[in-house]
Amino acid sequence: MNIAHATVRVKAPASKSMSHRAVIAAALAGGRSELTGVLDSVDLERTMGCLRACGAVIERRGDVVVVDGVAGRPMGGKDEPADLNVHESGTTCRLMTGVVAAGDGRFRIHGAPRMHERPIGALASVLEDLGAGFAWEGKKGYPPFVLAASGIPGGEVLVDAGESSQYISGVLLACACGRSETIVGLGGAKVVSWPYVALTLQIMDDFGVPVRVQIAQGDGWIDADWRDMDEAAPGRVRFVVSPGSYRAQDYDVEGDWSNASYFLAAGAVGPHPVAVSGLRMDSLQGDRAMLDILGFMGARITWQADGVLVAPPVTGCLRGVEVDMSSCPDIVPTVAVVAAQAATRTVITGAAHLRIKECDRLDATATQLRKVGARVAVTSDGLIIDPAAITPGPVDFETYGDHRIPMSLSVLELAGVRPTFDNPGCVSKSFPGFWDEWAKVHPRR
Ligand SMILES: O=C(O)C1=C[C@@H](OP(=O)(O)O)[C@@H](O)[C@H](O)C1
Ligand SMILES: C=C(OP(=O)(O)O)C(=O)O
Repeated sequence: MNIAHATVRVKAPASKSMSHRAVIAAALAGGRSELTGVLDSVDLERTMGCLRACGAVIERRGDVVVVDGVAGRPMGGKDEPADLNVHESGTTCRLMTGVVAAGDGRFRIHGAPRMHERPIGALASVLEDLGAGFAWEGKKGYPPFVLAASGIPGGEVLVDAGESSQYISGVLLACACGRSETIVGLGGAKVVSWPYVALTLQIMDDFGVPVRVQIAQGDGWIDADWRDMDEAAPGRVRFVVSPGSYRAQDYDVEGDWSNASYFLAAGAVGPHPVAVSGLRMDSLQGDRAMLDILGFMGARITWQADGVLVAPPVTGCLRGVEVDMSSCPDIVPTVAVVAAQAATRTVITGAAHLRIKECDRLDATATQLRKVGARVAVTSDGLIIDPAAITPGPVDFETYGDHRIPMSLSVLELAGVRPTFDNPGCVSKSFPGFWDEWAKVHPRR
């Protein structure tokens, strides 16, 4: 095969996580920031809408998002709370809950029905320790709720991030606007999705409010470089957040490794190699792990001047992999779909937190994959996928309204499956242009 001729070329969309963080940091700054490369998707619209409800002025002018910030003081309502509709975006919900706790007044946070089933109690209890008041409208510990804030005094708190790293991110973003130093320790039994905390630390550093990260040594703590940390254990890591001012500036958002995963996967299963541009090789995004996982499975990976090229194994045969995906939950469905086409068993662990995403992604992925003959077992914290022949031909898939389900299942088209989805538009949560881009990999006939 002549790789140069057969290669499909696509560009990764902007990073959802970094886009959320960049608009939040710019909105917390005093003065004007001009942001380029910000993802244009439903979730980002929600974050911008919530920030506007707190007093920031945000305008999209072509490719630039112009933000005039609130100088560290999100403004709530006095009688009527400011209305923050987070829709289906967990990142918006958890990060904005932290952010408004640094503000003044009352804020009502609510979303789509599924968002009201995604917990936030562990974050709320930390913010209560920092002076915020929560009035739960439905189930305690879940949106919708009204938060009453009068700024963050500083102090010492413990965050349990066993179900979501977004709790840590929300607290860190807020504490930089506090009146004095806050020491944020890690409680609970484990920390999931750690690399997303690194993305928060990166944005805070980039916007002039660096956080000191310390690790336990003997009876004390020593400074550590969070860029070198792959994970964090409760009791062993803490954050020292000094009061500061987010700096208004121009900023360019990097590409998205999570949404690149479908194209990287397509390159691995073949027949065409796929080149994805617009990604940072040195990115701190945990979903960069997709490359390592595909590499273990036998795919050929080459960095080129303008991106990364993934080609199927020389043998044409992918092997299964045993992988703890606690740090990269969003690519579990993608890995599962590739694994269903591998010649040996795949065991995915560390992914219990997939049950509280836009849907229960462990059950959803297994149920949909079984429709094409895949052998998938759901475990307490992951999936086991055994080799089986994929049945080609037409299949009706359910999306559960969850963008990652149809995007990952599309990779089955390369095995001859002809899918239809009940709600293909749900990709607009993070990747409105997905179907056009996907047509370059697998043109609709
Ligand atoms: O902070 C973020 O940008 C995100 C953190 C992750 O969530 P959890 O920390 O809840 O696993 C991830 O799944 C989500 O898509 C984005
Ligand atoms: C889980 C996701 O996002 P969020 O938590 O922001 O809803 C996701 O994009 O896969």
